[in-house]
Amino acid sequence: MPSFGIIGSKGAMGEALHRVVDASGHEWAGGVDKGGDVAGLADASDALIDFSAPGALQTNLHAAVGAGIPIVIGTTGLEDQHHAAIDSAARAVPVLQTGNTSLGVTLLAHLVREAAQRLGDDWDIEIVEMHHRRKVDAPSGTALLLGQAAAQGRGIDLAANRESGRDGHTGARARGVIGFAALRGGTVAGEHSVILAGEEERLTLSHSAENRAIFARGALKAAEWLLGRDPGRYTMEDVLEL
Ligand SMILES: NC(=O)C1=CN([C@@H]2O[C@H](COP(=O)(O)OP(=O)(O)OC[C@H]3O[C@@H](n4cnc5c(N)ncnc54)[C@H](OP(=O)(O)O)[C@@H]3O)[C@@H](O)[C@H]2O)C=CC1
Ligand SMILES: O=C(O)C1=N[C@H](C(=O)O)C[C@H](O)C1
Repeated sequence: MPSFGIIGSKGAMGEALHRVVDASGHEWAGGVDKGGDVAGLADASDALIDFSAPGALQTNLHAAVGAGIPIVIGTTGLEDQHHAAIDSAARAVPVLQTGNTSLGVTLLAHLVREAAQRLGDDWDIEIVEMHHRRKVDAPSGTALLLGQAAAQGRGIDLAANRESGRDGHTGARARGVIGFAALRGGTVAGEHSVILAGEEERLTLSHSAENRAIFARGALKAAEWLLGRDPGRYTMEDVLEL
């Protein structure tokens, strides 16, 4: 049975992973949090699962490459330099990075790509998400993943067509942009809606996370899937063969 190391092991996702692994009969190599020995954990693990913070990413990738093992990155709030570091590590080991490890959101992204492709850019795309009050990044990694899927469907670059956090006299909505709105409060595990608004009709594609166990199960499945793969950068759509 392979054993996995968790980075961010005492956080909300770390705890969810512990519960899922205990129930599944898998083994833990151990876990680390801020200031922990990630390289030591990597040496004792068959793969790493990272749900921590963007500031930890470089150290985590370095540990996976040093030990020659795969890594699943679920941490969100990543910026361009983080994605460049992931691309670089993926030349040496298998890396899967995703804003959402759940089956439902992975399928949702697939559907959003198709809807955006089939409906012209006179259908405005807006992405609304809500999360618990502790969340520190916005838009959520999932919202960005869904925006990326919509942009791929439309054949446009998300960064050049993204509009977030409207406030004040914003002017009319520009044709073709993808809008993002983030709500925060309470203990919401994760709500995402992609609204395609056309002339006198609206299509809404939504996902509700009822429990973090869905992310933990997906992360575990991804880590297992990465074992024995060639170095490269993979997605949950690869794991689920969508
Ligand atoms: N991709 C997905 O499907 C999902 C992604 N996430 C993402 O996962 C991340 C964690 O979420 P959540 O568990 O709710 O957050 P928490 O704040 O509950 O937990 C974060 C954990 O990471 C640890 N940590 C912080 N900095 C470092 C570091 N430099 N090195 C090692 N560990 C560190 C913290 O330790 P300490 O307390 O000591 O600072 C804490 O234990 C977020 O980015 C979130 O958006 C969450 C759910 C699903
Ligand atoms: O921070 C969270 O909790 C979550 N983060 C991920 C995100 O940013 O989309 C995934 C999930 O929605 C929960």
